[in-house]
Amino acid sequence: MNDTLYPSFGILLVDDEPDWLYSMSISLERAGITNILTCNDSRQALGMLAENRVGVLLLDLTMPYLSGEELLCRVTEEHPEVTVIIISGLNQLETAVNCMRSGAFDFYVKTAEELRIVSGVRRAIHEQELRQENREMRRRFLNDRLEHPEAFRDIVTADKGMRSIFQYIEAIASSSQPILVTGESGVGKELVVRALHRLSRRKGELVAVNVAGLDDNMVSDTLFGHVKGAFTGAAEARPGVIERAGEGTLFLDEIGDLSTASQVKLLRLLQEGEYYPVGSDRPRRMRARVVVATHQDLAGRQKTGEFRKDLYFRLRAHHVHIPPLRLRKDDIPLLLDHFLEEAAHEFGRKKPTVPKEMALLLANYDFPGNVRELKAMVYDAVSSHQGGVLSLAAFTRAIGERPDTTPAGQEGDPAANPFFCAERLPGFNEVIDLLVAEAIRRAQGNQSIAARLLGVSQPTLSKRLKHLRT
Ligand SMILES: Nc1ncnc2c1ncn2[C@@H]1O[C@H](COP(=O)(O)OP(=O)(O)OP(=O)(O)O)[C@@H](O)[C@H]1O
Repeated sequence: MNDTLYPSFGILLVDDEPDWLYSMSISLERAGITNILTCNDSRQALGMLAENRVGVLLLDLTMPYLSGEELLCRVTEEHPEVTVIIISGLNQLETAVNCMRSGAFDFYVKTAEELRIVSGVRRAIHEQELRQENREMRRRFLNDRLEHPEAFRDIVTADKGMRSIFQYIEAIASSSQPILVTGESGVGKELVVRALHRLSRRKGELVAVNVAGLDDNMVSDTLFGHVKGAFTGAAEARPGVIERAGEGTLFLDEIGDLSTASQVKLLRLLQEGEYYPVGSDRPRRMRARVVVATHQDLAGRQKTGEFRKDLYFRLRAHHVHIPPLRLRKDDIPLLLDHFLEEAAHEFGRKKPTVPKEMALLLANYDFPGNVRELKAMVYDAVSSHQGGVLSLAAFTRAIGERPDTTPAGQEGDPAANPFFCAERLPGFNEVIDLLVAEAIRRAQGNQSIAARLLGVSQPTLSKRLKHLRT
């Protein structure tokens, strides 16, 4: 990615009128679109396309030598990856419509306000970035390899789904579009955002803000900053996080908690790419890329009207969803080992060995607090550990202390009520025997773990087992 020019591909303007090329270039630059090439001789346009990495082409219809329509045919044939916007005269609307049929992305009348054309170019850039990312993704999935595995060094995983997520992240890392990262609390969303920022190779910093609990005024002040005297107590001007992030990444965490008024402000910021510091009437341009994260179900919240639909769709152009730990159980032993090493190092102790039942115990637990919960358990156990084999007790205690966080099932949901479809209700003892047998199976015959799974003492289970065997 080019560090100073935006977007990473060129915007080529082709018109025989140098005045129009000049004024359009200025308007685009003012809007932050700086990677511009101009051409006032239609005969040179194809050569420029061949020599430069052009993503969007603005093509005037009326030109000497080659008309815009003729050029469009050549471009769609020779450079089908380029997004073309037609600029037509008022009397050429029919031709412009024909051009749309031949593959142009959009058309504008030349006399239209330049700002409208600028908005059209922004949309074309967006479309082109998505297309490039799709191509990139296909290439990566076919290759099935990570180009920068070192960017994910902090994320311990052997899960196939996580690997696909890494490939997706590599493909979208250099895009300027917003990214939505979702997943339950503690799954590692922040780690993923850090990897994204590293991969983007953006010049600026990663600046993170947790927006939960900020009221609308605080959101404005935090994001946009203020000028001196903007409000009582604003003795000095203070830059907002957008400015601090520069050309880097602005990470807004807990976005699902943003108030409705602040949602409107964020939407405007993403659409216009501009903002006003509190107390100022001079707009500033945002250069950072926005990444947001939430553990909430944003799709559900936009359906119930708690989260703006337009903002939701704007944010989820790129969506990374991290699965909960209970759906990637193969990661548990790896994470256990990783945190044991880390904790032992932190407490200045030798890394303890773990009893063989540990893997089984953890594999049968749902981890509602995900990786964060596992990490806390390990740190807790290592902190009170005296040497040798790590005690299982610290883990069983933590697991036993967890309140039941299983979401209440819907009425009639077979997953919530296993007897829902059964014609005959099994007898009480029958159910207990089935439960005991299943717990023993999951615990691979280990009675102490099976007792834990059932929430009963080992003697109680043992008594029941005797009953089962007789
Ligand atoms: N795959 C992983 N490998 C190593 N450490 C991990 C992994 N996933 C999470 N962690 C660790 O677990 C803790 C929680 O991770 P993180 O803060 O990224 O979660 P989160 O999804 O952002 O949580 P929240 O929604 O509560 O903000 C951190 O200490 C992080 O380093």
